Amino acid sequence: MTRPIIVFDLDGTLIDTAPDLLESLNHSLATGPIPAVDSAGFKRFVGHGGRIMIERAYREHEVELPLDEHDRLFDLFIDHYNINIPGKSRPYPGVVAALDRFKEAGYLLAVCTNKHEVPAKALLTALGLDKYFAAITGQDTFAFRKPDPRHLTETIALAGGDPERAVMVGDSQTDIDTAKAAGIPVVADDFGYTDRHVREFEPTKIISHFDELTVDLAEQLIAAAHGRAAVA
Ligand SMILES: O=C(O)COP(=O)(O)O
Ligand SMILES: [Mg+2]
Repeated sequence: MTRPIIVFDLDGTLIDTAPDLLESLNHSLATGPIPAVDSAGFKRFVGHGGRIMIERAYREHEVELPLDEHDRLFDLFIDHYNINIPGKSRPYPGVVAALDRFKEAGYLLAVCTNKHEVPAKALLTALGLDKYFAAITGQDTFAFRKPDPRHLTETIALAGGDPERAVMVGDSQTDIDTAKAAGIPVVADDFGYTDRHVREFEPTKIISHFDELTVDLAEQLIAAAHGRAAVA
């Protein structure tokens, strides 16, 4: 039988990247007319990658953003971000132990992020975590990205997993909508990047620490999603 798989979002789920994303965003915005973004603004703008973060900041100030200017700002953002990897970004408490437990239990592990694939892989490599994952996909890996459910299902396929034996873990409405559209149970962490509480998006389960993400929980969620009793 195919091994079960657990798929993680990256920013705000496995890794606390906010200080670096915010610094790179403000490095870029400082060259244009709108003011710097604070951490509350960051939580409103993040979730769909750097380009959308810049676009949302401009929209909030009702300042027009022509395509060439958008390109220029994004290049500044991404260059600054890439050069500084891993910066201050670190895994959340309990992440490494959780990855070890799922690996030991025979799970495949994967990452499905709306970061671009290159910085996502570079960040995980810099933190020594890339070795855990059978697939790491970003917003530019396929022709679609979260919340399109195919970003998740194609990540599972790339990792050699089965969507019927899969769980997603994420921090945002984007992740929850993606997993639901794919018919995959979704665990939401409540310490990530969203300006509304994750409970409003009705994930299958909410955790406040990675210690709560047990193999038993994943088994139960997979079994419940497909109308079977969990094997004890
Ligand atoms: O960088 C973003 O905007 C979102 O990244 P994530 O999908 O890993 O949360
Ligand atoms: Mg996230």
